[in-house]
Amino acid sequence: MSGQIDVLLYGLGAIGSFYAFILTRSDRVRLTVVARSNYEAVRANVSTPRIHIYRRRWPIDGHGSRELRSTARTMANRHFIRIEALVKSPADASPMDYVVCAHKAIDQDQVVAQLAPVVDSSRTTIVIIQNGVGNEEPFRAKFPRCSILTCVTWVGATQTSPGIVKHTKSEDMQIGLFPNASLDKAVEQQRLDTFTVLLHNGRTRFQILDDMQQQRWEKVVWNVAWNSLTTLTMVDTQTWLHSSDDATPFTRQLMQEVIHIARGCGVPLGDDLIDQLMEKINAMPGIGSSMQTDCKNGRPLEIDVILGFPVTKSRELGIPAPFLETLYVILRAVDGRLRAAL
Ligand SMILES: NC(=O)C1=CN([C@@H]2O[C@H](COP(=O)(O)OP(=O)(O)OC[C@H]3O[C@@H](n4cnc5c(N)ncnc54)[C@H](OP(=O)(O)O)[C@@H]3O)[C@@H](O)[C@H]2O)C=CC1
Ligand SMILES: CC(C)(CO)C(=O)C(=O)O
Repeated sequence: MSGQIDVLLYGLGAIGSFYAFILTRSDRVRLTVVARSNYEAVRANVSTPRIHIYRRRWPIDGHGSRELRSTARTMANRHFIRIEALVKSPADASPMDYVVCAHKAIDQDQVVAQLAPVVDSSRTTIVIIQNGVGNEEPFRAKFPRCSILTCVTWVGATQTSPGIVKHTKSEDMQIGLFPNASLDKAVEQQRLDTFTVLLHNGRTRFQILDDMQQQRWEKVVWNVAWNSLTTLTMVDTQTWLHSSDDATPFTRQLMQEVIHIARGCGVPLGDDLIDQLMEKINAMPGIGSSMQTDCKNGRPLEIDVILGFPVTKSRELGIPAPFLETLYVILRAVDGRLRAAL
């Protein structure tokens, strides 16, 4: 693939906009975006549809914790994303080389079906940038002849108003294949290589991994804890951890349950991950989470891929997970309330 690369960005929220910005730093990328609630705001940005992105620089290790320092600094980091075509639905676009999915992993089966018009099995690679585990399965079921690149991102970002995205904390991504046994390995590798060249040209921090399931489960241990607890308490991570002497042991036990389930699924997470994740969170100021943001904004929660898939596996495998089950059941009620109010 030496010429133009057609990329569709599906899910033009905080993370989608961030990676749209990274990808369009390569001249070869011809970017089509599907916008829903922010369609008018993106279109209204003068003659060229564009999104503003306020980007935080993370020069050290990608896991820093400083907030934006000043308005002046923020303005200096203001960028626009070059968009070739803005559409309301995949039905308004043609097949792409890459379909980058950064939408919320909610009702994933129905969403995946909507992508059919932009997928040509002989050419299209799907790139999933979402939290959770089991996210790839509906894509593989619907598009069995496509390559899938699966990604974990540690970028913290929020769409503060339609078409305005703030990159608030950290910058790092792990990416790798979700291997497709029915495809030639060399073809899959070349699709991965082409995409990672775009990330490299976009000057973002990332690592290519052979076993992304290890990484996805590690991140889900983090998200099960912090996304659930910050959503149910509506406090930040440090406020939670200092709320009582029981908060830290509770969180560690919760993480331990998810680690046991991962191991049951053949993903060899070590118990030392708990110390690593506790160290990482304690090196940061108190943070919220994308799930807390969704809850505050009255949007459905990503409970299926963050808690539901691990709970299903724990039941199938007979691995006890009482803390996880409790949070899952309560969050389903919260999610039900949010959905009922839509
Ligand atoms: N924000 C963060 O800091 C981080 C987020 N993540 C993960 O990245 C992914 C994207 O999150 P984020 O960018 O924060 O989310 P946002 O809420 O900012 O954006 C989500 C985007 O997806 C669209 N969308 C939501 N539901 C659907 C659906 N059912 N079908 C099609 N499009 C949909 C939204 O459109 P509309 O506005 O019209 O609803 C919006 O454009 C999630 O999996 C999240 O967990 C991972 C790390 C950090
Ligand atoms: C930004 C980060 C890493 C914070 O936990 C996240 O994954 C989320 O909010 O979902």
